[in-house]
Amino acid sequence: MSAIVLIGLPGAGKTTVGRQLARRLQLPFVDSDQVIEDRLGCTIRAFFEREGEPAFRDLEEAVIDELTRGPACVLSTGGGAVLRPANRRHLRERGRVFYLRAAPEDLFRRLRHDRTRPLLQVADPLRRLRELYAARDPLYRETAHHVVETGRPSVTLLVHRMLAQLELDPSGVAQGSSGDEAPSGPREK
Ligand SMILES: Nc1ncnc2c1ncn2[C@@H]1O[C@H](COP(=O)(O)OP(=O)(O)OP(=O)(O)O)[C@@H](O)[C@H]1O
Ligand SMILES: O=C(O)C1=C[C@@H](O)[C@@H](O)[C@H](O)C1
Ligand SMILES: [Mg+2]
Repeated sequence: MSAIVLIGLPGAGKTTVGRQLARRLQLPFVDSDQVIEDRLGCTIRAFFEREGEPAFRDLEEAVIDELTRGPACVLSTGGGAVLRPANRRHLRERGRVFYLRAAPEDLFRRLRHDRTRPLLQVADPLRRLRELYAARDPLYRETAHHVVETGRPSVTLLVHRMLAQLELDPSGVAQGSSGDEAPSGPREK
């Protein structure tokens, strides 16, 4: 297994949960958004405004391809990483993918004072989150091996649950059906 991958909408907890999971597994934590910002030398938000979303998605696809071939790590991905079919394929085939699911209302509560998420700098961010959820939830489920409900549990409890899933099936790919197994989307393996 190379990467334990976290996917989900902005605010789902990919960075927060990912850091703690990596500490527990003694693996490096890698955030694809951070890698992109380091390479750009500016924020994703600034790059979005200057170059537009397609240019950002190209860069993101190249970075995800590279990171999923690299050494084992916990990999937190950008909220829109699943939009590209190549990313969905690479993440699912090369990693163990956890979808951190949260309702748009929970995400809104977590992010309402945050000005760093470019897609949420709109007049009605809750509406935007609902649209993003409707469009992306099927793609996250298609990509994930496990769906983790993040609404109520603390970050520590979520990490415990994910560690338990990894212990149940320590191989690279989830098998069979266990409690929070993702419903079957296309399984390319
Ligand atoms: N399970 C949780 N319960 C309550 N708050 C949480 C939970 N997970 C994350 N948070 C809080 O929500 C906010 C967003 O979390 P985080 O930055 O980890 O999300 P993200 O998925 O990495 O978002 P992005 O895709 O924008 O990078 C943070 O303030 C974090 O502390
Ligand atoms: O949801 C999205 O499309 C994005 C989420 C962030 O993590 C960044 O990757 C970027 O701001 C785009
Ligand atoms: Mg993050």
